Amino acid sequence: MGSGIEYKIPVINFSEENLKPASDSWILTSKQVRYALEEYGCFEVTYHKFTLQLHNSIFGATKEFFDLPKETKMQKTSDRPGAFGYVAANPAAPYNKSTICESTGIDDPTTVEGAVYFTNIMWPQGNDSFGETLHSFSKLVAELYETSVRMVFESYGVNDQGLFDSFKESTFHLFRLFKYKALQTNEVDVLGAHTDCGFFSILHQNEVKGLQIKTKDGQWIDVKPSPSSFLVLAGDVLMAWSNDRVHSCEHNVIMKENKDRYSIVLFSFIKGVIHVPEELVDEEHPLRYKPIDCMGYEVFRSSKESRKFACLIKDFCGV
Ligand SMILES: O=C(O)CCC(=O)C(=O)O
Ligand SMILES: [Fe+2]
Repeated sequence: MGSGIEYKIPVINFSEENLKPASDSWILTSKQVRYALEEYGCFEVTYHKFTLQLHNSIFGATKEFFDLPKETKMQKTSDRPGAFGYVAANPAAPYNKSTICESTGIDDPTTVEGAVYFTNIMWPQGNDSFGETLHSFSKLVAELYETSVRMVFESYGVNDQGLFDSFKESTFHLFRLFKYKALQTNEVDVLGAHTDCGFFSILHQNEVKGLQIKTKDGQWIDVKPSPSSFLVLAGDVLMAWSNDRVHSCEHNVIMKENKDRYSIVLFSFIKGVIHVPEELVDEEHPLRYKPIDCMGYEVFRSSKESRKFACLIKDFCGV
């Protein structure tokens, strides 16, 4: 049932002007980021460096990958917990999520080595245009990530450069490419409502609808795909780091359209242990989390069978 409130995910513009550090527009944009995260657990962001050409070429590359034979795609394996390897769709399964969704992890294509490594597994004879597109796109998304983190730190008055630098250095990224095959029947709940583990996930999608997010008062709203914007979602680690000021964003994919949906998601991981900054603890906000072992949390969550769980960060490191 609707609450009568019309929800619209805030759209924030990371323009050249707004990204000038310490300028008034930087401070204002940081406040918008904080407000959006506290109210929605997410925001939509446009970035002046992101072009329609790069949008088209990254989805061209994504399609090129998924069009490879299954045996080739299965070469991408991983022994890490979480979703780092290739997961095939299973057309023989009863018509449900595993019938229509396939995906692959790509470890840190923000580095040339990461992009080349993945490309060479898929195309041993080489595929420069795939590798270059993947690298340029992921570098740009990683910039969005870093800027969003800096804005969150500053908007909460956490200005210790050392803390920010060590946070940055211990972060690594996993990209995941998804293909949701066009529907042949009624709608399918593909992923199950869930939150993501990390600090932020950043998502870009093609024109096919399906992604939904849950608002604070429990309503599910559709995210309208846009070729020029990304969705930045707060994950469980941000919720803990912020001492519950930000709530991780519950989301899901419900396929309704008879068209293939593609999405690309940057997941962020932090090596080691992070703490709720002292600036975020006061009488009104007593400390709610012990030190957060982020990779330990990833393992903890992966050990749970279903993705349809409530946020588990409080079970893992709540005070
Ligand atoms: O494909 C999407 O748009 C969302 C994927 C997702 O939420 C996830 O894998 O955690
Ligand atoms: Fe997710």
